[in-house]
Amino acid sequence: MTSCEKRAAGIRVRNLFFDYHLRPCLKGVGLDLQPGEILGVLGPNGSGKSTLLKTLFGHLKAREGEIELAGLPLESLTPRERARRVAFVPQNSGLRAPLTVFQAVLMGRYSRKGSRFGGYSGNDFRLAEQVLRDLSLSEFIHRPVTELSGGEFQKVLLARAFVQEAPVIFLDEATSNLDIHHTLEIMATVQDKVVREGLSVVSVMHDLNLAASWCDRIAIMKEGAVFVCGDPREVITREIIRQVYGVSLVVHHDQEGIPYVLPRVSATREVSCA
Ligand SMILES: Nc1ncnc2c1ncn2[C@@H]1O[C@H](COP(=O)(O)OP(=O)(O)OP(=O)(O)O)[C@@H](O)[C@H]1O
Repeated sequence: MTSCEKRAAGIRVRNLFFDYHLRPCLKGVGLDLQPGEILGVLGPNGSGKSTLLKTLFGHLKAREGEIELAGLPLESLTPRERARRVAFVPQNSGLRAPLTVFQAVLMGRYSRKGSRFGGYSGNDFRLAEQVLRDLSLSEFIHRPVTELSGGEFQKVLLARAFVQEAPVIFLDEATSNLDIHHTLEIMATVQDKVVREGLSVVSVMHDLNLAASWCDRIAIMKEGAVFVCGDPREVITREIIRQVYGVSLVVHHDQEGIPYVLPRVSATREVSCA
């Protein structure tokens, strides 16, 4: 059992296995997540991070294992019940229909509508406007989503997740298309919501430094399993990075003890020569 499996939580995952066409991809993953916590999921390309999120969300069906969202088994929830509990910001969304930004964001309120066939309420409209303001997207409100840059579109997907008002949010590389200003803006907005509203966030990401400064805990995956999970100070170490990524990096610490790495191109050669 890793330190990500110790607590009862908003999400509880045990012994999760998933195969693509009989090829094992997730091999016994276990995780817990508390309300008010940001869990970073890191690991090399192809280690199973996106597959894990898709399985936790129910897009993919696990071969074996248990997934509980807010104390209820995932398989017992209807799509509408699930959407009230968890919002998913995917890496690549198929949402390229000719909708305006406002219409796309409003779609996040679908699971909250009084009736499936009824219209949106005044509260739905107000909330969508508020979230667009919070994410500095008001100027795009009438623009078709098909005419947005990659980064602008990624912020719209995040806005859609926020208006869903789900207590759990999954982010799959949600800031990968954003410049450093917008990346930090998004992270601060998410962190603020986590603290004020007690959300649980699982965020797949690659940047070790951003993860170390933003996440309460980090799970590093390797070959379909959680290799290590814990406080960023315990997890971002030279030895773990070498074992998981096969590069030799020096790990520094800032005044608060938060680790950071300075990538060097020669780092791969140092490991293969070692
Ligand atoms: N639809 C699919 N069919 C078959 N194999 C797949 C499929 N999607 C992913 N895989 C394989 O499963 C493994 C895990 O993929 P996954 O996308 O979960 O990795 P990841 O850790 O998110 O990678 P990255 O960091 O590159 O986004 C990879 O070997 C990948 O090739």
